[in-house]
Amino acid sequence: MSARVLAGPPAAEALLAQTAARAAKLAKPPHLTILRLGEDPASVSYVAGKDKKAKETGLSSSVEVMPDTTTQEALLSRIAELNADANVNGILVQLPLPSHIDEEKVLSALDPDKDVDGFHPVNVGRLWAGHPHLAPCTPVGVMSLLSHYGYSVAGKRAVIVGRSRIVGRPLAGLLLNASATVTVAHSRTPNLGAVTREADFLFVAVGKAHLITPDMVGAGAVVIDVGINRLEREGKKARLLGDVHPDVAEVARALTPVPGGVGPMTIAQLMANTVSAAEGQAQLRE
Ligand SMILES: Nc1nc2c(c(=O)[nH]1)N[C@@H](CN(C=O)c1ccc(C(=O)N[C@@H](CCC(=O)O)C(=O)O)cc1)CN2
Repeated sequence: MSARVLAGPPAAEALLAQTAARAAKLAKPPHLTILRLGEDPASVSYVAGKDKKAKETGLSSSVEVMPDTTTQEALLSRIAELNADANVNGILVQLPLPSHIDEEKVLSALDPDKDVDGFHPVNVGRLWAGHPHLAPCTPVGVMSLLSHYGYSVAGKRAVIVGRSRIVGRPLAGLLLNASATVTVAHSRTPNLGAVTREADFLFVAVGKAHLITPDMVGAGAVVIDVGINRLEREGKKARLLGDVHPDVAEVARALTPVPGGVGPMTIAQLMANTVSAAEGQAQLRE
């Protein structure tokens, strides 16, 4: 038997339609400013996708490109200006940043109420206190994808492989808030297969192509593959591989594809977060 395919695009379209309707109720279109440093090809492509999707959803957006030699001081000073600009509702700094920049300092400099990525310590605290306002786009997108396909994690065993700021850690908080029993495994976890086989819901976000093989998955598990690994091929377009081996479809109940699974949810959720930021700011003004 082959697993049900949990495709991202229909779930992303549904979320974008709801988001466009919320945006249309605001006094003016919410504005998102995206800061990109340097020309990393993946970042160029993700930022262009975010800008395009914002406009298609009835939001206003702008992209500011700074050279990869930009000093931390200059970046912080631009963030301070955007924090103070009442016309800007959401600010996003595309990651990764060049190695001379302290990511922690930069993310902590954002106004938490404009931090549409949900990486500021105040937003991390809100999530772990059980009342998130702006939470990271990929894990919130994962939760929306599950709910789009009718899955509830309440009372279920959820195993996350990976403890990154962008996915693993915030996903653990969201799953706990949704009443799952959560285990976070990582590179130092011994006998990973014994841990992952226990999962009713298995989430994998480590950036290692095909790390999870069929013997590591319990029969009937729902498997969410958050990995995007680029396999460069001479003279051809790079092939994208997930962290989960495709043969896992033979044991799992449901599986997200790569590409076309979680990826589109990240961008759709960013639009929803931008609208949430604008709604929150409007409430503060009332
Ligand atoms: N500030 C942030 N930086 C980064 C984030 C983030 O959430 N905030 N996440 C990732 C990259 N990312 C968005 O920025 C992202 C990754 C993947 C996709 C996506 O749609 N993937 C497609 C495949 C696209 C391709 O061909 O490469 C898919 O999986 O189907 C969207 C956004 C790191 N940086």
